[in-house]
Amino acid sequence: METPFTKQETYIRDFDPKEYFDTYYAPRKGAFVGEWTLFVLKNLHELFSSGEVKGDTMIDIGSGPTIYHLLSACEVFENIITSDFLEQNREQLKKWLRKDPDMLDWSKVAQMVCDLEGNSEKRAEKEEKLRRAAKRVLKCDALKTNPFEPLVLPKADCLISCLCLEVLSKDVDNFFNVVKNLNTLLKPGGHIMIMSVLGSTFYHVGEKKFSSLMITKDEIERAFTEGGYEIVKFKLKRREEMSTMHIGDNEDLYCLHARKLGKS
Ligand SMILES: C[S@@+](CC[C@H](N)C(=O)[O-])C[C@H]1O[C@@H](n2cnc3c(N)ncnc32)[C@H](O)[C@@H]1O
Repeated sequence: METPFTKQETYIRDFDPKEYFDTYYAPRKGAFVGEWTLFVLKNLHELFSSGEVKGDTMIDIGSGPTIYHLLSACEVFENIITSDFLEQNREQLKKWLRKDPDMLDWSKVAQMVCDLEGNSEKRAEKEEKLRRAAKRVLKCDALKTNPFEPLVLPKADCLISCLCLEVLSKDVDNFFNVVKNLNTLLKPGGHIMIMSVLGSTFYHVGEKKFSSLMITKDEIERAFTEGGYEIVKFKLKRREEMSTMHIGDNEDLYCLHARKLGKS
């Protein structure tokens, strides 16, 4: 049966950050601990160690309560802005930043990133480096023309967003608009990395079910070319981990790297 579009009121009421972590990222039992996490970390390690992306500021859109995808970026950016629509997610991020006893434990993922970087002994330093870089946790609504309204942020060198655009877009037109909204946050020539899934209609957070937009690779590429970007790379990976289909029904994983048109 089709999952009805999940409204913002439902997110506010039903999205529990700890349940989300337990469902997807908790060591050994999270549905994303293997394939998804490795896909994201390897792609981001490749990009951020290449020297291709430079600057001071990176914004993460729809961070949720997570930081796994920022651990490579903090080697490049001294100023990382995390953001989410939900206060409960922003609060959980702040707990990690101030090392609250109730914070989520990202140490296993931090270790994986250090291993990729050939710095296996430096896990604690890596976490501290990200804490120093992640200076702000902001409210964001990517459906708004200015997602950070009423704030007007200085334009960023890079944007990143994981597993977010498909869950907040009600339809393909909406997805196109969101991609345009994000463009306004970037400097000309700035980079955007979108990592997410295709062929997904729902995902679970504990017992609660949330909708996801079915969108094709062609439609995503069109959203970016029509939204004022040049596509640098679109990487697709077939899903191999099938035992967790009842938690989320996506088919493929993708990683899109694009640049805002115009001279940097
Ligand atoms: C599936 S979670 C992804 C979280 C995290 N980025 C990750 O990779 O695990 C989707 C996130 O999008 C956020 N979200 C939903 N609607 C949003 C909106 N309109 N603007 C910004 N974020 C939104 C949710 O609060 C949630 O944290």
